[in-house]
Amino acid sequence: MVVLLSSLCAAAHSGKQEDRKNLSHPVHVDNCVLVSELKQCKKEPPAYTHRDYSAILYLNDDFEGGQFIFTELDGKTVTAEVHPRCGRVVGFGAGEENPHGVQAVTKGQRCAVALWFTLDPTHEEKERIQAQDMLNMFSTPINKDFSHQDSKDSFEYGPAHPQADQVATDKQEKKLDIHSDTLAEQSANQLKGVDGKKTTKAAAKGKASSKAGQQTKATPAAKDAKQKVKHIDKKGAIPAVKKMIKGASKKDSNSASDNKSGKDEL
Ligand SMILES: O=C(O)CCC(=O)C(=O)O
Ligand SMILES: [Fe+2]
Repeated sequence: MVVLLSSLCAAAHSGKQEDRKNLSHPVHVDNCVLVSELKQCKKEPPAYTHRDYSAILYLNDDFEGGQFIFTELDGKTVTAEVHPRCGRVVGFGAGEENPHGVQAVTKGQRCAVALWFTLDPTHEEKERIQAQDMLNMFSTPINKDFSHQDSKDSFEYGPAHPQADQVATDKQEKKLDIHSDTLAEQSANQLKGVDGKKTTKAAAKGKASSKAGQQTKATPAAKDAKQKVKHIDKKGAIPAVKKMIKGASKKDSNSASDNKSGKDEL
């Protein structure tokens, strides 16, 4: 199961709040396009149709308003309400059984991390390619060389010992899906042929490694540094990438993406 995530903060709008009836995040469904007038949800693009489960982790509670609500498919009839608390998690199926939204934040700033889980195996490979792209995009010549040489391990919870391979493979199931939308698109394109057909995993891997092979050669200084880099615990690649992503996606997001036009799934 792959995890896709997005962090979001919504601040109170300035001005008179008492009259504010609008939602901080309109009622939507996470994996289909809600047409509330028809009480239907269309599981087709631009929705993130691959999402199977959703979870929201609340990061603070020093704000007013911002209740999380579940509704009927009409998008109006509220069936349940969750008051965000720091550390509280709400989890639910990502489908049409769970239209939901966020009521207006009337004071302060409300922050949460949205997590989506997919059972779609194509995302395993897609996320790996995205991660490699991200490493390539942000890497310095030194760790570029590192990512080239160790491209297989660079974005995995790499085993310290070969016999730990199986354990690592199991751990990969839990790897973070860094689903930056721009990169998601790029990776999707990498996985699809020009005609939109999906390539095989092997083909995708070939593409990824040939891409890695196009990287510039390391300078002698970089090679020297590589010796040091070799001693770095490869797990370090994960926090480093997270940091990079954080920097790269410093956009304030008032609403998380229920479809690809509101792109902010990481
Ligand atoms: O912030 C929340 O409580 C819900 C966010 C949400 O539904 C989403 O990001 O899809
Ligand atoms: Fe949602």
